[in-house]
Amino acid sequence: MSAVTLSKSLQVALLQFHASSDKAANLIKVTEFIKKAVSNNPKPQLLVLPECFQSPYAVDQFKNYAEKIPDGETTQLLSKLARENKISIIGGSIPEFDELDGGLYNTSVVFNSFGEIIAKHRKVHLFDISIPGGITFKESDSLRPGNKATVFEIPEIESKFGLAICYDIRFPELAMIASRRGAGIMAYPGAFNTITGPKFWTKFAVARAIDNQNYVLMCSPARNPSGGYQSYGHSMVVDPNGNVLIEAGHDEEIIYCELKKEIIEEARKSIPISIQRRFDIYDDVSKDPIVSAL
Ligand SMILES: NC(=O)CC(=O)C(=O)O
Repeated sequence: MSAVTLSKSLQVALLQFHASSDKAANLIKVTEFIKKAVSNNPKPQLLVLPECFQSPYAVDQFKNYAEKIPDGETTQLLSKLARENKISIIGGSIPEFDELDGGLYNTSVVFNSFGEIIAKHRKVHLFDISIPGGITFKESDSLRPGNKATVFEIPEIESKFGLAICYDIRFPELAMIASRRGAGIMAYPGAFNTITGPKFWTKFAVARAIDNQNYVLMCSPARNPSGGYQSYGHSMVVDPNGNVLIEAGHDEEIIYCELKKEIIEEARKSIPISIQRRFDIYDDVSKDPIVSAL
């Protein structure tokens, strides 16, 4: 396992706001939220945006808001805002149109403080669920899944991250891959809803934090009573021991937090699960067949 890469201390801000059906207004809103976040004292070094911050979270709408990356206006705007404000940004997610394969993806783009794209994650696990009396959602009706785990480093802030989107958090493998490649922080732009959020959001954030002893950043859209899909909100930062350090409500809000390298090191040193793993016993678990899904 590689040593954790995290600067001694890192200031982050999670920007919780909701999108409307007006894309131009959504881009104005993200600009305003970023300006507000960077004026905080202390100034954050990294901003995290929510899943689907420039479009409604609706499978029949994604195509109307989809953009090419990096040429699309949202990616160009975030690049400019990162450069002008000298700040790294994990850009939530937007519907991406890939002109090579004609597919749509739910994609997060990461910018360094020079406005350069340094990573891109396409949601790997699509949100296809049906809870009787609750919610039915089928992202695969319009989206295609990504096909890789995403781990990246931002040299200016000396930190390595894993990145995944929303439903991806239910699959622990992506976070484990990131952690074993030296990431000390796992970021999840995510839009759980008012059915699954209260049941699962905090539990998954805590689980992914303690099973890899890393920080977890969860950035949700705010709830929008006049919108369709009702996001849970409750953006939060969880530390490597599973403590929720800060949590938003469900309205628009920015939360700030300091992450400390020593907390990760202490957690991993005192309970060294990462080096106690028995891959000799379960290294082929992914090849085991599922006997029955029911
Ligand atoms: N929206 C998602 O991708 C996931 C979600 O809401 C859930 O897992 O619950």
